[in-house]
Amino acid sequence: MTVRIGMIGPGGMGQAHLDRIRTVIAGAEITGVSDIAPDNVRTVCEKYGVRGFDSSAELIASPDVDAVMICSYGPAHEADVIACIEAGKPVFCEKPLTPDAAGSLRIMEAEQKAGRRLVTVGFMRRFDRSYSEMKAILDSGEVGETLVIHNRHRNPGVPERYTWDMAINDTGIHEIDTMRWLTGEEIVRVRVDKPKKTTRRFEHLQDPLILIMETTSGIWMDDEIFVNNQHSYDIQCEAVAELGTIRLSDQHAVERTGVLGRHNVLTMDHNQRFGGAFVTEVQQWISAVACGEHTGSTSWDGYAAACVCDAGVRALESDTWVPVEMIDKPDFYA
Ligand SMILES: NC(=O)c1ccc[n+]([C@@H]2O[C@H](COP(=O)([O-])OP(=O)(O)OC[C@H]3O[C@@H](n4cnc5c(N)ncnc54)[C@H](O)[C@@H]3O)[C@@H](O)[C@H]2O)c1
Ligand SMILES: O[C@H]1[C@H](O)[C@@H](O)[C@H](O)[C@@H](O)[C@H]1O
Repeated sequence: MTVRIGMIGPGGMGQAHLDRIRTVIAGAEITGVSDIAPDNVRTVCEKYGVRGFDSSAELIASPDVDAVMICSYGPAHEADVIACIEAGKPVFCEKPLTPDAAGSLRIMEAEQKAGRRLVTVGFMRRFDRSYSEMKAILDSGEVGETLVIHNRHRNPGVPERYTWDMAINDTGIHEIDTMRWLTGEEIVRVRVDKPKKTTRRFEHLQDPLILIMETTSGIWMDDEIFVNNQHSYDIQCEAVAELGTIRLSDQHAVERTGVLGRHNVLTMDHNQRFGGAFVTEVQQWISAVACGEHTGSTSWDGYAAACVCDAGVRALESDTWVPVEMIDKPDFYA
């Protein structure tokens, strides 16, 4: 079966997914797109030779769309995810599922009412080879208990529409999800430390900031989030365990030696750094949809990450630890 995809919000991320579906992903085709910006719909339809829908409602209802990918801004996700659930169509939603926990809770309620898992959240780092190897080593027990994890999440820059809370609920959410997945534990409290700010930022941003998180068993984790470093998309992770330290290695396998010395090339964005992970993530989702199955991160994962984000945003406005408030996990997501 070829899965016919409708995409909502084909901007930077969406078009990168469209390119993957067109070139390397098997078993899917793009039926059409919709976007709040009509100019973008025209441009994308011309570029990809697909149909343009006037609204997300029209796209979701179309009999020519089997499954939906949502790549619009975080605050716009909830309404369209719920519409997909109500239409009984599998939906892949880019992170964050919703920027706050209340929205994700409403999604979980709608999904449980529908009686089957329809939502997959785009937490692509779970599909990255180096993170997966790290997880396999930690899970094997060879290095004993994990005690501390250090993270670095650096971007060359962000657009002006990037609001102050996005450092947590759009950027830090990657580490929040990855840390839950890597440790198999929930995050119970968070704090935000606020170092000296770079001058090369929009005035409304605390940049960089350090998000500190603690898990149920007491694993202590930090995340330096610096979204205007001016040079590269630089993702680092180091887990300190009782009998060893496991660290993501350099991003590029190739090292170049020349008159300027020995160096490797840094990645500039998420597509370069996590290109392989995106392909695996989307391919697994398409293959599962074709068999009527669910795969990948669930609405619960989106919700749990959003609960930590809510606490993180509150911590950003204060100077203290903020507890993470979360409902018990429904059996539906066990
Ligand atoms: N996994 C990753 O590493 C990663 C990387 C980049 C972006 N993202 C996520 O992808 C999503 C899109 O980010 P982007 O960088 O592509 O942004 P973008 O601005 O390039 O594209 C977003 C598109 O959505 C459209 N849009 C906005 N609101 C809409 C609405 N209500 N209905 C329909 N269309 C709407 C915009 O017009 C735009 O075309 C975000 O959720 C972001 O967090 C994930
Ligand atoms: O939406 C993007 C995306 O998730 C990137 O992977 C992250 O590095 C950026 O900080 C974020 O704004």
